[in-house]
Amino acid sequence: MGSDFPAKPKSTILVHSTSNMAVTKLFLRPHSLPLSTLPSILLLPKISSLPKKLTILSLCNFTTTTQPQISDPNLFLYGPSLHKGTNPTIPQSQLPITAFTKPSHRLQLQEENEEEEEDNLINAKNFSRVFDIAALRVPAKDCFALESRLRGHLLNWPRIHNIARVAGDEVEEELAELLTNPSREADDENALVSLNRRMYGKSEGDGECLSPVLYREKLAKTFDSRGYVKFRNLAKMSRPNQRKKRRDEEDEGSEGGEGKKRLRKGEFSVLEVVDDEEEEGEDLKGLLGDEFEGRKKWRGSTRLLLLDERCANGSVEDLPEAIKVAMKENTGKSMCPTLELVRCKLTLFYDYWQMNEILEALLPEGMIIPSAFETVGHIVHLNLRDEHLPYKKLIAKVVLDKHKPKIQTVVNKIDAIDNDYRTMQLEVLSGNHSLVTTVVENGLRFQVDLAKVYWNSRLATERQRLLNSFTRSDVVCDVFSGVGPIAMSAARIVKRVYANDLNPHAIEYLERNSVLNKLERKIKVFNMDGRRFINAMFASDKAKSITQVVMNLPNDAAEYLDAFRGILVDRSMDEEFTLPKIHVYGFSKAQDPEFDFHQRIRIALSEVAVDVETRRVRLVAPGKWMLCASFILPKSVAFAKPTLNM
Ligand SMILES: C[S@@+](CC[C@H](N)C(=O)[O-])C[C@H]1O[C@@H](n2cnc3c(N)ncnc32)[C@H](O)[C@@H]1O
Repeated sequence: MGSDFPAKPKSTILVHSTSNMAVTKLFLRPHSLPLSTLPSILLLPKISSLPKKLTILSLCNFTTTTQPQISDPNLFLYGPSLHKGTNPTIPQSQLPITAFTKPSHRLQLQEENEEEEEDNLINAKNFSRVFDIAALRVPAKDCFALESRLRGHLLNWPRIHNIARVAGDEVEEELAELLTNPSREADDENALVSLNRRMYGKSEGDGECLSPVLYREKLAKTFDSRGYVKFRNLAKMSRPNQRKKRRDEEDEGSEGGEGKKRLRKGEFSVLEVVDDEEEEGEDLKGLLGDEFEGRKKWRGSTRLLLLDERCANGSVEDLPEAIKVAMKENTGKSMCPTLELVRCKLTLFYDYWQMNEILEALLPEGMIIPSAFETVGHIVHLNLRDEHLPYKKLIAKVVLDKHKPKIQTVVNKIDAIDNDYRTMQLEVLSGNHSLVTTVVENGLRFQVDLAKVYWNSRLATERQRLLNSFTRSDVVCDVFSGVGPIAMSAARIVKRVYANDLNPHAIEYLERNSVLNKLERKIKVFNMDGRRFINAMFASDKAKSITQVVMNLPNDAAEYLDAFRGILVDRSMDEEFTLPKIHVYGFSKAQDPEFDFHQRIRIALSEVAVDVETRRVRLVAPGKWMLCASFILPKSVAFAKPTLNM
């Protein structure tokens, strides 16, 4: 079992240097969680190696009150896990397509090489696991009733439906009736065989397949002579339904032989029935007594009810009482028992496993599994720790595989944001290299280029909160607007918005976004320094109308408040003025962040008596708060002698 596990690359990393980049290639070694290290209570004995009665008892205890005490939850062995099952050697063609997706077109040779290397980073085959499962084959019409009756005994694995279908489980009603009706066919075994052959399109003598037309004609003749009038669905029967046709085609195309099928995109599991009819017949005989001997198999449309994994290797006698009772009841009623215990193989592929399961198997033991990341449109933005950097491409590939198709690109932040435009230094680790994406927030669409402009989806709630305080009569000045998440959302509510940003790219996107959202008539856009913008706005005839000012540049916005000193000094004190409400954002690492931020505001305004409402927005780093302070611009500040020379 151990050798089935994918890589723990700790001791086996080779770094190949290509012309201008280093590629980390990971070689697989057995997973470092051998079963021998598990507490013996968790190692369920192979059922076949124990007396059957004893097995059932010990397994029952396991599920009820006496759950084993496990210090490490990873060691709990119930449910699907990469630490369980067997790794089949399966043909490449049957592997999920998504694990080997090749880009449709490539721009440059270098990019081509990178992508190939990216594709080869993970060998999806190592993540296939085959599990032995027992199932009840039940009549299709009864499957839902039986499912709810036996619920506690069915397979309860994430994303695996416990009512399963396999090829050939659909039989036309009329044919089923004919096949199972003892008064018509029971005595005539040959007739049954013959009919069966025709049902599957075989001619009488040579076993050759008939063409669909011949097959239909032959059936028509047969049923004509035997009461065609009763056969209402002949037309439908002669044209197999689309779903069945597709299934049959898949079966034909498969390389794995009968019963196996080629996986379609998005499929992450395959169920196959393992034939053991004789053995099962013997089992039923043991359970139901000698009467069972000689009974015929029930034929008709069926479904499989997947049984709890603890029933996997047992015989009928070992099944939980509820299942045995259902089987007994059913056998008592007719000569043909309709419930049948079958053995199955359930294969789970790379696409089945969760991101953290794959990463846990791939990364060195004890390493924190990166799980939190931010999404901006089609881009996942990681913030990897130093210890993750040697595995950054591998981590990114798993993140991409697990979030496709919504996510197309995975990037990592290289440096702290420390430039004027607050843009991030990003490294594309996986997927396509386009950093231009579209984000939908509060029902608005924003195009952004993460390489050139600032965007932070985490502020969506805060932006919404701020907007809730705006009304239809407001006129808003957004001093540091970026691509316009506040300005545009405000424009939907308020009378007018004046939006400004120093970054010309941000302004370009803001203009584009306002057109995209049909808000261009409500927003006027400026591209200048924040202080100059404040000055220009309040020096103009717009000054009187402005009711709200938003200053979202948390690093330094408080210091820009000095621009408000003396902003109305040229106006007469007697003029009617509604002074604007200012919302300014800032960071603080102080013990009392509110007090600290309030102090900064007072200093910038050179005014002590400022009545400020301060709120904590979010913790951006341990001990570092982002805050929002809101206050009405004091008259004493607006009409003060200006300290700035603009
Ligand atoms: C933290 S971002 C906020 C953007 C936007 N409010 C948002 O929520 O996405 C700050 C913005 O201020 C802009 N900026 C930085 N310095 C500036 C300045 N001196 N004057 C005007 N804008 C500036 C940056 O380009 C950036 O877009």
